[in-house]
Amino acid sequence: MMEKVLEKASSMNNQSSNIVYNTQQLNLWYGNHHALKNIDLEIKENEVTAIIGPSGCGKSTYIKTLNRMVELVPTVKTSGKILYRERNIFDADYGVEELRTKVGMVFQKPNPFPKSIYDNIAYGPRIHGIKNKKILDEIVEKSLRGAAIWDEVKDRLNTNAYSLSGGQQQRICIARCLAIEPDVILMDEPTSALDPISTLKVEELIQELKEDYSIIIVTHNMQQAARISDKTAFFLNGEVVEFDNTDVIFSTPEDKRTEDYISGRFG
Ligand SMILES: Nc1ncnc2c1ncn2[C@@H]1O[C@H](COP(=O)(O)OP(=O)(O)OP(=O)(O)O)[C@@H](O)[C@H]1O
Repeated sequence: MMEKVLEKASSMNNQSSNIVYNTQQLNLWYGNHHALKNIDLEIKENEVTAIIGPSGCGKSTYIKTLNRMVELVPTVKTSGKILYRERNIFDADYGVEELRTKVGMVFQKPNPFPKSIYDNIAYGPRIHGIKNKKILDEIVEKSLRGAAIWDEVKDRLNTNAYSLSGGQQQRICIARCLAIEPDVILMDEPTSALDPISTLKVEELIQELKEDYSIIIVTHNMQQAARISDKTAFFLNGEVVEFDNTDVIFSTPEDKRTEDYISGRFG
């Protein structure tokens, strides 16, 4: 009997702890422009969550709020809460550096540093004080393997990352992100600058990475959202119109606006 009670308590604990981000009544303004309106979203761990919606609806703003990068814009004001692992990231004593070691980001255009492949990956760990060559070698290999690019670059780790193709550069950026052992990976249209074969490789990689990480991806490509995500949030004019399992959003959405968008009637 006691065992059953403990089992139930443990499963309830797991239920709350598998929520990575809990966004509650989030509003964001750029000056007078109200860009995010009353956003409520729960992001679960080891899932891929896709953010879709027409241009200018607030997708990038939302994911840049999750790592507080949006604060780099001086006119930004926010209200509401974003709980990351149950702590409000807007709390005065919440260290943004601490958040950024847990939450990595991959951008639309691959942005490796103008350094060797090795130094790109070792950059974050070195900043965190790791100097031992053997440990750095291990991190570099593990991260490049994790980003499914080790075999392509293992014989030229000292060449400049700029010498790689766009698709390879993007996987280097993903490896750079993995090297800091994040909990969450934010991706802002990570394949929009890539050719179809590189896109497929990155999509396959995202599917593998969700075993170990929680991934939030902004995409314009609805087929991509349907292929790779578990949950999809449809944004429109700064609001979340609908958030559900991806198969529901793409087969039987509740809101007429979601249906119109996914069937290509606007956007
Ligand atoms: N730095 C900024 N200063 C002022 N307004 C901004 C800023 N960045 C974004 N906006 C405005 O906020 C709104 C949301 O922009 P955001 O980039 O989040 O949209 P999006 O859905 O990601 O668009 P896209 O799909 O075109 O990238 C838009 O109206 C945009 O013009």
